[in-house]
Amino acid sequence: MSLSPGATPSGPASCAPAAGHPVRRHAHRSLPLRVGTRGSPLALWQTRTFLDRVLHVCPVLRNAKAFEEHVIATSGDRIQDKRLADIGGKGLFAKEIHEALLDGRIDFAVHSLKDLETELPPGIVLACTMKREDARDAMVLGPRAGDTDPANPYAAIPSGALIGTASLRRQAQLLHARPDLRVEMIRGNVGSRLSKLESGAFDGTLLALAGLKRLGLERHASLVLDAETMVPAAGQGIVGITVRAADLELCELLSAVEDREARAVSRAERALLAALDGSCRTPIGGHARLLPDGRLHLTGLVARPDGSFLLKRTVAGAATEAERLGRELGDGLRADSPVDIFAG
Ligand SMILES: NCc1[nH]cc(CCC(=O)O)c1CC(=O)O
Repeated sequence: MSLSPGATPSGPASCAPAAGHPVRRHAHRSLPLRVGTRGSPLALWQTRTFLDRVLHVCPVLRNAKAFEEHVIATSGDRIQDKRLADIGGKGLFAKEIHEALLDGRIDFAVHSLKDLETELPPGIVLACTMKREDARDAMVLGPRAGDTDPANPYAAIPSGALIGTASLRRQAQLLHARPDLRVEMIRGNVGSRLSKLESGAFDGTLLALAGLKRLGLERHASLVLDAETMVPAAGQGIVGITVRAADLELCELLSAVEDREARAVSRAERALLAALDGSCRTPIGGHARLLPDGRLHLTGLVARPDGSFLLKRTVAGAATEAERLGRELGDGLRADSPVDIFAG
């Protein structure tokens, strides 16, 4: 089976490699292509949606059983009762998947970009970033919730309410705005968090709207917090695909699904995160968007977990300079924050 553009019977240009990539017309490989994924309902939804997109742009793959799903349990999935910050932070959702890729047990892998470390292991590259789903955070409130107020995003949260989240970024921003609230650790997948809320163990929880939407659970969102009120995590709402850097043929194929806007904003957000070089206990937010004039608008945030310090800044510049914008904003935020925030 050749995956090169010339082999596509109906001949759409959609399998064409990104500019600058060499076209290897005689490359052949056997199918199925093995895709690595985590096993949560959200991860499986993202993986299957990505495969559908690939089939859509690459009809040649529709003729065979093109893909084989390999569910890989990661350390992040196995350890459910601790904060990620306490067990080694990021990378824990990807470590075993990277190993499978480097060992050749899978050909590519589908990730939530926000769970992917900024510096990938040598030999692994981000082949493509899919179009971003809504990057905002949502608050899901239990039965004690008050009325919502457009002028005050947090008005519906009852005074002194207990909010469950495992994200220090969400905790810090929430406590900064509402020091009366109490925050407790809650992990687990989206479904199990919602049932804990229904059972009354918490008054509310914060989740990525993207996950709720993908799982058809958006109706549970009591409040959607705009990105200025609650700065999302770098990469939130974006699905990213990793491949072996040496697998040029697959890099080429997958680049057909690349969303340029998602790539530009994720470059800026991930460069910001890398420049801040926070420990996994540092609440950090990063959110970029493309303006209609083609410039890129980037907001970065650093805080203390208890919300007693919070620094948020926004810059704008050429989208072609996404990485530099991210790095400079990150360096500036770091320079103007207390040093102990970044200490291990
Ligand atoms: N850390 C878990 C995780 N990783 C990606 C998402 C949501 C989907 C996305 O951001 O694309 C979630 C759940 C959440 O934060 O509520």
